[in-house]
Amino acid sequence: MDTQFQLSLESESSKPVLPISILPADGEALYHGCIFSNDVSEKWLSYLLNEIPWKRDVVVMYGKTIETSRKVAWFGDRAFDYRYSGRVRTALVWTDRLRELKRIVEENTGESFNSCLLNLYADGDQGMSWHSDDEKELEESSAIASLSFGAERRFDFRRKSDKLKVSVQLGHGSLLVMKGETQKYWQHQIPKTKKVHSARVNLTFRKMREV
Ligand SMILES: O=C(O)CCC(=O)C(=O)O
Ligand SMILES: [Fe+2]
Repeated sequence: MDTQFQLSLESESSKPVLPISILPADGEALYHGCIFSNDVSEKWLSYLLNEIPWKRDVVVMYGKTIETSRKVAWFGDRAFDYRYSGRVRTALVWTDRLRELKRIVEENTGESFNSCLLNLYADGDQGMSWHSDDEKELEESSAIASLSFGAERRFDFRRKSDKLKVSVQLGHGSLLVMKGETQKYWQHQIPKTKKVHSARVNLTFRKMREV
C-alpha cells in the first residue's frame, strides 16, 4: 500500500468514513459503527439485560409451534398488534430509557420510529435464521435501525436473486440502518457460532403502519 497516498487521502478528504454503505445495490444498509463510548454501552447493556421483561419467542415452523431459546420483547408508542412468525403479539409501551434510546437512534439516522423489537441472544448457540423484515404491518420501505450491545456477532445479508452474501460485524454500541428496498431484495441472519460465550442484545427500531 502507498503510505503517502493514504496519508493525503486522510488529510484532504472531508468525507466522513462512517456511516459506511455495505450493500452493492437493491437497497441500502448503512453501518454507523459504535455510536456510544464503551462505558456508556456497558450501562445500556446492563439496563437492558436486567430491566426488560424478556420472554422466549414462539414461532410456527413447518406447521409446528416451537419455543425459541432466544428471548424477545416488543415495545411501541401504543399497544400495536404485530403478526410475526404466524403469531400476533401486542407491544408494551416504551420505558423512559427505551424512549431515550429511540431518540438517540432517531438523531443518528434522521428517521422516526414508533416501535422496537428487542432480541436477547444468551450466547453463540442462539441466532436468527434467514428472513426479511417485510411484514405487512410495517410501513412500506420504511427504515429499520438496528442497535446492538454486548457480544460482537456477525450479521449476514443474502441477495434473494443470486445468493450474493455481504457480512458485517456488529460491535458493542453499534448502529446499522436498513433502508429503501433492502427487505424486498435481501434476507439477513445472525448465524450461530461456537466462538461467542456471552450475551448480546439487539434492538430493531421500526415504523408500523398507523391504522
Ligand atoms: O439481532 C440482530 O441483529 C437481527 C435481528 C433481526 O433481524 C430482527 O429482529 O428481525
Ligand atoms: Fe430482521
